[in-house]
Amino acid sequence: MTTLTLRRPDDWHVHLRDGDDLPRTCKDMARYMGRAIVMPNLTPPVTTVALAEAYHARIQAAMAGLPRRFEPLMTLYLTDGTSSDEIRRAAASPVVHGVKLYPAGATTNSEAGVAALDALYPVLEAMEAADLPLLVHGEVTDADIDIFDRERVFIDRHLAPIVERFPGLRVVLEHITTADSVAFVSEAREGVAATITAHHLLLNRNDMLVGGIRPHYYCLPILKRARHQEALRAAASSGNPRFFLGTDSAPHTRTAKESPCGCAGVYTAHASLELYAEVFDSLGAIERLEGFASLHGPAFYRLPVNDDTITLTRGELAVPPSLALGDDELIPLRAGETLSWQVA
Ligand SMILES: NC(=O)N[C@@H](CC(=O)O)C(=O)O
Ligand SMILES: [Zn+2]
Ligand SMILES: [Zn+2]
Repeated sequence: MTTLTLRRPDDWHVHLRDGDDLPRTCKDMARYMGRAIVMPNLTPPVTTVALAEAYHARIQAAMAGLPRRFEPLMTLYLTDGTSSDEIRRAAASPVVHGVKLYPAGATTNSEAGVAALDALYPVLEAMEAADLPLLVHGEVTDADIDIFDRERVFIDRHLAPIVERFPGLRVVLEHITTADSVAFVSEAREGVAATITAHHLLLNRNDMLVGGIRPHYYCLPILKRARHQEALRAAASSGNPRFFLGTDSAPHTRTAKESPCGCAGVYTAHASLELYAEVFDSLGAIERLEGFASLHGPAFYRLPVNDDTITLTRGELAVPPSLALGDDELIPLRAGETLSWQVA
């Protein structure tokens, strides 16, 4: 197959950042994404509907000069201080589509995240009642839990109890990285889904660590062993509607990544669909890409599918060695290399 036409896709997990970064991130999204679930881990975090609406307006302003727009779907950042009233306001807001749980200290800009999850059960109850999805960075932060086990332990200690206790709460386990998460989501009750990134499908921890350390592959949850990568590839290409596209494209400056204490995040928005196409093609499942990229997400979020299409063609797409980010630069995934699919 040399061309593939599919419904316009959406990105169900992305970091657009703010300020001077928005022109870069919005331009890359607007190339072909219809909508994007926009993560709230700014500094300070997007903890209220008022902050989400203001952020939404800044994104709209950054898109003003672009040839086409995409629709930002906003999220609230859950803290120990989030109130049930704020949840009800969020559910009533046309711009807010979910609430994001970051365990405090789990990832980039998660310091204001949740320290005591049990104490937030009334807030989760309000989300269940208002039918507002919970989006989860699923890793424990306990010092005695190995970083490669943090996702699996989070499921056992926190996610499984929440899913059971709030049977009507829709939950997305974001950017899954393990066979354990694939199994949990596949077998869970209705209303439980997961996003999968392109980089977790393309890479495993050997790619990051063998023959030298590659800071641009460092992200959270961290890349796992090949067995887990295989489970993710199987899930994404299975046609199971519980799994859908979420790039977790997360820009950081080159300086912040290439550092003695480099920060977590991989940038893929410059070529996300082309990267996913490579994976699906290599699995002989390119015809399943449309479900994963364009149909399963809207079904979960109860939104219509996009009403137009895009066409992917086989052909060489050169990725620049670096991209401008504000007055700095970032190194995108596959920088300086050639991809084998492009959007026409
Ligand atoms: N995934 C990452 O490694 N980083 C994300 C945060 C996140 O999604 O956990 C970021 O904001 O940089
Ligand atoms: Zn995360
Ligand atoms: Zn993320």
